[in-house]
Amino acid sequence: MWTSTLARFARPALQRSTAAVTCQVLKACCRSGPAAGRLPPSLTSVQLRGQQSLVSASHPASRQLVRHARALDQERLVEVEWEDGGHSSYPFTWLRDNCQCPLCTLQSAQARVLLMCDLDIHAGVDTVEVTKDNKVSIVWPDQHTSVFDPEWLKKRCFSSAARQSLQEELFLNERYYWDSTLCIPTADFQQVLQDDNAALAWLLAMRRFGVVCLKGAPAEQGQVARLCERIGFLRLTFYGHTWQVQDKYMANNLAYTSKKLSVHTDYPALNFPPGVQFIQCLCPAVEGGESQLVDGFHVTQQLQREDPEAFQILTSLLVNFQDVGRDYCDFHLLSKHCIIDVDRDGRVHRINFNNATRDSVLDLPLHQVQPFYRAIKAFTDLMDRPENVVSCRLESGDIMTFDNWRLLHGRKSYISSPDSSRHLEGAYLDWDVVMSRLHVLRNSVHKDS
Ligand SMILES: C[N+](C)(C)CCCC(=O)O
Ligand SMILES: O=C(O)CCC(=O)C(=O)O
Ligand SMILES: [Fe+2]
Ligand SMILES: [Zn+2]
Repeated sequence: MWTSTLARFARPALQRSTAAVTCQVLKACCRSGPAAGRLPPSLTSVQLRGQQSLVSASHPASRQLVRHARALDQERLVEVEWEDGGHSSYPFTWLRDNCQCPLCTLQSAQARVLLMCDLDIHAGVDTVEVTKDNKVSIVWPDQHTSVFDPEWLKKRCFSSAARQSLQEELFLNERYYWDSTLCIPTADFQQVLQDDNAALAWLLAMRRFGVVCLKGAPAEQGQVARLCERIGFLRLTFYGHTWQVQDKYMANNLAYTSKKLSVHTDYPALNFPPGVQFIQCLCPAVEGGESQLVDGFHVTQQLQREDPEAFQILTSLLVNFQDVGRDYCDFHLLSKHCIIDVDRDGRVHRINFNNATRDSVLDLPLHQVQPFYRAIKAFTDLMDRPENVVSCRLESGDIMTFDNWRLLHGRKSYISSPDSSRHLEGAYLDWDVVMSRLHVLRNSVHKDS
């Protein structure tokens, strides 16, 4: 299952030449345990090849040469013929709107100065020519001149293939789905902090696989905050800047007990749940407390196939969540989510599910209540299937970094003991901040290469 799904996503990538960036940094760590022997022999290398391709998926723009450019006045398009024989067409209006000259663009902010009220969306062009330094120059009827760089234009080509590949390069929405045979990718904590290549590889793998385990961090408080600073800044919530997972007296959250946590995403009680979670093991339990991880996107894909009615219910009915208590300050949160959020193309975008904070307030007509429970059960049964669950025991210092919109995580109950009490420290980030760092790193790594 895992290999076939991987192959579907990795096809073009596996053929590309590899960037050295990833392989040195990410080690596939094969978990031990009863299922380890069932790992396909090639899994580790397949996975690593996949990871290498992640970086080469976004190589810097190569030099483009324009052979010819002309205006098609009827169609109101400028047609560019490239040296390799290909063509691209650009609408007059788009070209005028995106003039890069200092009057139209504030270069220091890469922001548009030109106002909509000053944009004539019916303007024609006077002349189009290729300059001596191979740029496309357009003179507009009011004699304003725009000069476009060929690489800049090529990247913004309107063909469906070009748009698709640019959108993937920008948003990295392709994911490698996995099941219990996943070897959780690992990276070295110190390297990620010090080396931009290592940090980039880490973030790319977190995006594609949903999880990376960082090894080698000191097992002391403050490390997840350092890691957040490496990216930008953490997401403050009612549980504080960072939060301590321990068995607490009068716990304000089920996580702060020694009880079992069924697999969940964190914080659906927020209407905008945190995109990324870091959780470090400072002291493992003497007995119990093992972690479970499930690829929510893989499981929802299975649900859609095996139980389309349950999928339909979970992608359409709104469920209330609540969280009441006191921590960083007192709080009383209320939210509503579909347990499975899909985007406008029907692709799963986010899972919102924590059974502990699902509200007893259920805003459904009577006849939908039982079908709703049947659907949740179908979903949780699938997630609990051994072939979908990766189990691991966090060691002292380990930091799990994962996509909280995609992965579900849980833990077994554990025995609290007074002399050595289990202690984890966690922090949240928003995907916007993580993706921003990823783009900055990608640009700086490419500049140096
Ligand atoms: C770990 N903690 C307490 C910050 C959040 C637990 C997740 C949740 O309540 O949804
Ligand atoms: O205790 C654990 O291993 C996980 C805790 C957790 O899921 C949480 O704090 O939200
Ligand atoms: Fe959690
Ligand atoms: Zn201009």
